[in-house]
Amino acid sequence: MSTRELALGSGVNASRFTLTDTELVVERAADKKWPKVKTSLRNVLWAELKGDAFEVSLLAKKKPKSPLSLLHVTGSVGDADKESAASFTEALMSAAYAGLPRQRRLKVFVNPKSGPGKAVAQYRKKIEPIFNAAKCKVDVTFTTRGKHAQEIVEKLPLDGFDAIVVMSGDGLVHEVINGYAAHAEPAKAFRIPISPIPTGSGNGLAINLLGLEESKDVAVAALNAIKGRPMAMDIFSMTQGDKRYMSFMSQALGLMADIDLGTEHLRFMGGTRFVVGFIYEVIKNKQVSAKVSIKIAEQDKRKMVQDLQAARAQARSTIASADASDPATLTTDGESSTTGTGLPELKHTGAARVNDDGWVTFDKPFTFLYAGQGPYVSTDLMQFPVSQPNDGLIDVVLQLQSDRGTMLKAIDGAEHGNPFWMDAQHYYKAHAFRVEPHFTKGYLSIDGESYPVAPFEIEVHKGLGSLLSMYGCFQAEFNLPPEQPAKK
Ligand SMILES: Nc1ncnc2c1ncn2[C@@H]1O[C@H](COP(=O)(O)OP(=O)(O)OP(=O)(O)O)[C@@H](O)[C@H]1O
Repeated sequence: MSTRELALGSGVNASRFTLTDTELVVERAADKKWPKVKTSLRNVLWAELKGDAFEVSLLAKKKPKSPLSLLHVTGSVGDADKESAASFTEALMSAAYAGLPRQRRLKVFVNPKSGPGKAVAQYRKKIEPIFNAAKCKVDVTFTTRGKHAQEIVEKLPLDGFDAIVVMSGDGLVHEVINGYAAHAEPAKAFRIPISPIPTGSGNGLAINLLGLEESKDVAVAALNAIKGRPMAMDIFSMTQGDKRYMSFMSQALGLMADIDLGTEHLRFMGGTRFVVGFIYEVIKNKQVSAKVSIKIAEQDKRKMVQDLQAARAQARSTIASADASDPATLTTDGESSTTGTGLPELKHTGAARVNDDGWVTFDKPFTFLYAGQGPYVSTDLMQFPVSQPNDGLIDVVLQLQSDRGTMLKAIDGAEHGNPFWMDAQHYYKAHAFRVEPHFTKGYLSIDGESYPVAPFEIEVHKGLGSLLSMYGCFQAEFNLPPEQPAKK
């Protein structure tokens, strides 16, 4: 391990900076409350020497469970130390931004009405100072109405921004990707990565990118916008009649859609409304009827877990080598980056194709159909534990009727993905699927937004979209269950 040191001042004004391969340690005699700050190089936002003033801006945690705090540490450099301070500053900046571009140009959307309505205050107090410390070039819009962000994205000058930051819930991300789709150069627009800052009532995307615990700290999400790497994400086309929409997260019909969209009146309960809604719906035990056709790629649950683990190992090694590479070559992109500027054509549309090889049709009532990507759909439900961001497949769950006791048991461990193993939960990796509901009253939820209950088809566009991620894969722990002793 290599170590470099910079010692400034003396007596009560003394400060010492130690740079290792992984950390920066700052010791400050004058700061009685926090005399020794230790933080990973990822958390270093900027370092500079201006005249005789040396300054480092960083994020650090006071205690392991504290949120990240923004610190500006300054020191005065005497003439004799200028050269060593300059070379230390350079080494620190190179290490802090290894393989990453500096000073990203960010288009930021803040939805003042998202979640409990604190997004603007949080932006001003926590996020803006972090972006300023990292010297990002920020263009912020506080949305004033639905579709405001979408309209701006449709006309966005694509060469002007390195990422779009969405400070809201999943609904505003849905707007951004539909804005990309309506852009004059949609494929190029989709290459601009999205980085969410969770302030909504449903923040599945941020949880999946940052991790369940980490996503509770908005500073971590701000850091992701500064230090995350582009990670390709599959995008889903939803065709309904002659209309085409884009979805990045989920499509639900039956119980799960009813919980999501039919519990608005329980909004005062916060996240608990989904659990209350679930129990209520299970007691009703309603079934919905639809013809569902799925173009299946995989249906062996154990194989899905093994494939996930292999993909995560691969992502970790890609990120490790990206740390050592040049920013220009940096990407964990998918295939669609090379497919010109238009949106890909649909391949599977049309009922005539349904009987093609690989399509399987179900025509029995079911409790819910829930399809999507990203393990967590909310803090208490890991619905798609084996989901991968860029496998060109969508995870489709068809929950067949099972007794109320089994359904209620599914609540237990839902945040760890346990329902995945339920026999009544038919889980498929699919290239596409289509649904013809035999009813019109009820809810169809696309990324948590309400759409008319009418026939629709979903097709996957591998790697068409892009997210920023510090890990190169979704953040959720899911493993094979321990071996059960063989039954006699
Ligand atoms: N200023 C505004 N006033 C009202 N609605 C807005 C405003 N800005 C954006 N919106 C809309 O608010 C919705 C917010 O959805 P999002 O999921 O991002 O946040 P949320 O708080 O989780 O939402 P919800 O409570 O509906 O789940 C988006 O559909 C967006 O169109």
